[in-house]
Amino acid sequence: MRLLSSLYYSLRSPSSLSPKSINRSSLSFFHSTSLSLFMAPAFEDKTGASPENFSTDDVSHKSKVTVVGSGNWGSVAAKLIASNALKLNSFHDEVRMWVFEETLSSGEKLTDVINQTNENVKYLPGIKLGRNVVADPDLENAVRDANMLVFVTPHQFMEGICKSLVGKVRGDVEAISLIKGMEVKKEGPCMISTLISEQLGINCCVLMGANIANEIAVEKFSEATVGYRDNREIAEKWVQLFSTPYFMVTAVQDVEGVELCGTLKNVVAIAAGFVDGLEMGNNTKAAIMRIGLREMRAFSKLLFSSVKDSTFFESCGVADLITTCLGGRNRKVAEAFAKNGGKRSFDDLEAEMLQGQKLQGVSTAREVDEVLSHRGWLELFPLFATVHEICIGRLPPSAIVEHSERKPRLSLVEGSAQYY
Ligand SMILES: NC(=O)c1ccc[n+]([C@@H]2O[C@H](COP(=O)([O-])OP(=O)(O)OC[C@H]3O[C@@H](n4cnc5c(N)ncnc54)[C@H](O)[C@@H]3O)[C@@H](O)[C@H]2O)c1
Ligand SMILES: O=P(O)(O)OC[C@H](O)CO
Repeated sequence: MRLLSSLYYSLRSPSSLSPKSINRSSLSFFHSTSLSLFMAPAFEDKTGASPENFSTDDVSHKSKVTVVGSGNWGSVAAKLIASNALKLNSFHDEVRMWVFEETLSSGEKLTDVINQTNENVKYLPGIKLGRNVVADPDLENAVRDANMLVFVTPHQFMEGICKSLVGKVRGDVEAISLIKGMEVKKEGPCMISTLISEQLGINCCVLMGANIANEIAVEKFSEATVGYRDNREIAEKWVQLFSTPYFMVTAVQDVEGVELCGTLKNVVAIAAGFVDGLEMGNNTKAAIMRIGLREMRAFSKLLFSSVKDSTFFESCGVADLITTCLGGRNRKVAEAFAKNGGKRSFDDLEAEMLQGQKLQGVSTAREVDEVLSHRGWLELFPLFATVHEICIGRLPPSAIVEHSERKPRLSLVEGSAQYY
């Protein structure tokens, strides 16, 4: 990990690059589109702060963070944030985490168990979250004092959560969404960060990346990308809040690009799972990933011409696609679906295999398909369309290869779709 960290610094930090060893064009390659914002927490370490003595007094000037969500990734996000909140002066020690309350098989409430054991025994067993994490089942209470809100729930619950938060959050609150997914409304597709911004009237950045939560929970090295619209200072603050030596965060000015990467890779992961279930091999899986990446970029650029190509080379792009297609939950459940010849539904398999955790890829495939049908783009996106058809049982899993490459290829010239 130390090697990776120094490599990261040498790539990201202009001061560590010798002018003799690197030319101007390669420098601009690293710095033209992405902003290196990793900040060593040592700059503003709290003296004497530790889980044993974290305080809640004299904090009026400090940012107070609430994590809305406490699933697998939500719990890891709370752990990352809690460790930095204890170290950094500009943050209040306590990190509140809203828990969608449930009763465990032991008869205890999940929130009580988290607060007693400091572990989310259902969604992240075996990992201490940090004693400054306070689980709270009351959504309104959890967000009341926060001026930094981290949204991290399965995307299908966000519309209801936003509705119940209208008028309940502080006027000066900043938000970030870690949620990979989108909604489709009558007016068209709506990214989750837009839903949050529009319903609550607040600014919302995004954080996406190659981030399998269980690996970050045990502090294995990974990277992430913050997407921001126009306020670089806020992006810096989010980067600071999440960055640790094992979690390297970079910010890019491309909210839609970052969020669409995180959202669409889940559809490709379902396709990769079908390939695995049918034992088609690595070359086929690589082909599906390449076609999927091409469709991700084309779809993103058709929806938002501002989306940058460079975003697809950040952690949120190709890196997330790779990790998801190798080790994610969408891949795993889609593999089981294909092994069963499509005879057991995704809902069944999800409930059995994930025990409360939620897949995003199947519903995202449906949402993407709605957009494609509505806009007359189905022919342009054979892989996305085929994944949806297989998920709903209209095509067999084997169609993933037969159908994904049978139609005209799509190329993008200056943001518009063209055949080649
Ligand atoms: N788990 C990962 O490795 C990972 C990594 C990066 C991003 N993400 C993304 O983060 C988001 C959240 O994923 P996660 O892994 O934290 O969650 P998860 O899959 O573990 O989902 C379970 C969560 O949903 C909650 N829930 C169930 N019913 C609910 C309801 N009706 N209303 C509100 N909440 C309800 C549960 O209490 C639990 O907290 C998703 O968009 C996912 O794609 C996940
Ligand atoms: O387990 P998945 O398929 O939901 O993917 C998890 C993360 O999004 C990987 O970055």
